[in-house]
Amino acid sequence: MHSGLLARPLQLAPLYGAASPPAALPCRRTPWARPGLGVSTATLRRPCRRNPCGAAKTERPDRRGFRFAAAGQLSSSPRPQREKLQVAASASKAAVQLQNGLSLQSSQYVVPEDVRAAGFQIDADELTSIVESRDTERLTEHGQLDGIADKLATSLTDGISTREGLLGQRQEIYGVNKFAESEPRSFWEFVWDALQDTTLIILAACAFVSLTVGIATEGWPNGSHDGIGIFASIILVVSVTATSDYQQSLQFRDLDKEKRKILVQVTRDGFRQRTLIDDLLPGDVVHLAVGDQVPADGVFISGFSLLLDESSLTGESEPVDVNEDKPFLSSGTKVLDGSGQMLVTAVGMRTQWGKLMAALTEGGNDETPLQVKLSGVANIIGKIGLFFAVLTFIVLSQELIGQKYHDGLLLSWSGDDVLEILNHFAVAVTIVVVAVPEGLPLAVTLSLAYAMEKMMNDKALVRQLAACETMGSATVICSDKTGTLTSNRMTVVKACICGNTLEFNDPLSSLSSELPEVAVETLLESILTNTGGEVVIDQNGKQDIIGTPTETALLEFALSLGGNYKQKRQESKIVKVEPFNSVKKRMTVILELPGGGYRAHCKGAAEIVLAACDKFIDGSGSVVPLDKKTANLLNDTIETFSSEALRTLCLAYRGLEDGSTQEEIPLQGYTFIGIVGIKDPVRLGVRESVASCRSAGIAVKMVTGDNINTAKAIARECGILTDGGLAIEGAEFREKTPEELLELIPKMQVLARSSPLDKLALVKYLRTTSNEVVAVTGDGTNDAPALREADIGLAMGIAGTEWDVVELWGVDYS
Ligand SMILES: Nc1ncnc2c1ncn2[C@@H]1O[C@H](COP(=O)(O)OP(=O)(O)OP(=O)(O)O)[C@@H](O)[C@H]1O
Ligand SMILES: [Ca+2]
Repeated sequence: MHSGLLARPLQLAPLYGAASPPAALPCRRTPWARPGLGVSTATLRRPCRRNPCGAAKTERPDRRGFRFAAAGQLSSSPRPQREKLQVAASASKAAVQLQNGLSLQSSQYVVPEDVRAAGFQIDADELTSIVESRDTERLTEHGQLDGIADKLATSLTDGISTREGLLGQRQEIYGVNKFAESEPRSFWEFVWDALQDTTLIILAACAFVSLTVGIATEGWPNGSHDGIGIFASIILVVSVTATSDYQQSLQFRDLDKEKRKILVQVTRDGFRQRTLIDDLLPGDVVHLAVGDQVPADGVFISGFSLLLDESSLTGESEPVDVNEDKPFLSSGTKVLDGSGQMLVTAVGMRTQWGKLMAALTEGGNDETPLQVKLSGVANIIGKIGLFFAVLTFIVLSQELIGQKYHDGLLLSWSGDDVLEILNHFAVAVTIVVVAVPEGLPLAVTLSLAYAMEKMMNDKALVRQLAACETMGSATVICSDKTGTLTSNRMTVVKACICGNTLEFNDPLSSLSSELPEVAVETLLESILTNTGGEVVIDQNGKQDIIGTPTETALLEFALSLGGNYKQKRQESKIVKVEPFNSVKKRMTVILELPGGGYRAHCKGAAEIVLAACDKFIDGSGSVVPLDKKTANLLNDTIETFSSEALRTLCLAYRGLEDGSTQEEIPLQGYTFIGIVGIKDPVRLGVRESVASCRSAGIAVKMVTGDNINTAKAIARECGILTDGGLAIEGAEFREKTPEELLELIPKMQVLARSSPLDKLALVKYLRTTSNEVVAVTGDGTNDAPALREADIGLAMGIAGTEWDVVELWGVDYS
């Protein structure tokens, strides 16, 4: 699995002085015209999220304007973009409602002929408007979810059929999941943009004056040298700027294609599989999990505690529940919690998000902070130059004018007089030309572009020039563990079941024969039912495991013990699921037992789940009370596993009288099944990277949700935890007073068992109280708040989400 490192630039307040109140500049310079990046610029300023599909709407960048911005005017305002988006959203909603009000009742809905001919019973417009207007009544008129599925010629269990020709037909009727791409801009458009620079216009005027005066006074060709010289420098600046902008635009186009290679999980032909987001079609059954972006508009099929963040569309920051009663999902929103399946009803430009993208053009505003600063300096120098030029002109001309005034000839000018004045003017122009440091911001652009290209060669995609710059000034890196420092390829290497610790080297030992049958049976039931992953058989008949690396490791373990996923899932009836999330750090399911009654299976952070156990399965397979001694032994085992840098999970179960009515599945009275230790090897080169960060004066801290011992072991292996460094847990961190934090944070190298909010608090603290420039790496799901708060957010392995400045395959901090 490749892990992308996506960075997002940000707030540079600590670096570049306190952010001033948003002030609109008349026009800002766009260093790179960036086709296809339309949405992300806004995203980078935080408020609106980028959709997963990377809207490919291109807009013209702002005209190159007067580059010299006063330093006080530098802060960029995220607001207008956000407001525009929301206004567009509500306008689009209102339009749909109006349309619905005016249109015929849908009971009179007539299927268009071409749709019927292609084998469907509902057309794209109807589907779009049902979801967009969230019209449950019309959904009912179409026969609810099942009706829609039928009309879309799909099955809610098996998905669409990919038999020859069928996909093409579907595509023809409903469109593709892509956004309209605009024409690439030509080189000459970039030249034109470059010419709009006020400085250049002033220079051109000067060149013109100088040329006229020169030729008039000194004749051709002697008098033309200065003018031609200035023109030549203008041409140089324009061609360099235009060429580099043009090249960047081409690069960004490629990059955008790369970014759209997002895989989503769908069921087609009865097989769960991964498909490119571009290939999604109405009728597809899509599986959603925490952290996913909804890839198209659709209707909820099934799921557990599915919670969406719709702020990118509506601006409402309050998360929205999605369930049978509120079954509509819009593309561009994000799954905050839970898991589920949706039936795709609209794709691409027909989705609400697609329409918004089409309606919006964004004012590009991506001068990098250094450029802004330099522009400010250039501005001041330019103004001083202008002042002295005027002064010189006055001083030079006052003698002549004074003389004429004295002679009373102020209104009669000879050719010589005019020439003299023009000559003085030429001198003044020369001063302006010399004083205006036109090349200064250009030099920055070029050097950043060079840095960007170098990073590209290191397999890093820098989406925002400013990121290069900010990265260079980072003073602290807060790194998560999994996927950043480790390779995110997990395998179960140790387990403790029935009090026996077992080690697995490659061919898994004959574990099942050593242990009592009941224990193995329960273990298998636990892993195979209580999982966010899935074992699927692909079209070639091969077994494939889908899910997060932790889930995959567990399922692999169960399969190697002889578990039969399909059979187990058919036998057991799951009535309730509490999906895993980083706050609870556990996952629970409730099964309805064939003989009546219910059983809950819980797995999660080892010490937390073990603390909920009061019984355990002993060596003979019988359930006995968990005495102090055994509990201590098990705790020791957890400690041993985690000190070996293993991610430790504990599995447990309990009987329940009633499974479905309980709001929260209780966290006590469990029977301990076992502990597993999952290995996730440290990436190659991480130690060296950490060392080079350190020698560059950058502090590296590990912030993880994992067990403190596991965290410590890995931090030591990476060179993050050193002698005298501190490692503490989130619970302890939360209790600290500001004074204690002041002492603690500089020494703290590892923050373990942290919740997303702890990560956020740490980053906030570092940025505000300690005045550090903070880079955060994370996976964008549980690390999202911290990533957002950071000066630079480097998000791992989530191509196409909102942190898109850098995308690395293989991490290298140096
Ligand atoms: N699918 C899962 N089901 C149950 N428990 C899990 C699952 N995945 C992880 N855990 C538990 O939760 C802990 C990790 O929590 P969390 O996801 O908050 O960590 P994280 O911050 O993403 O960690 P890292 O820094 O390693 O990426 C693990 O130590 C493990 O005990
Ligand atoms: Ca993580």
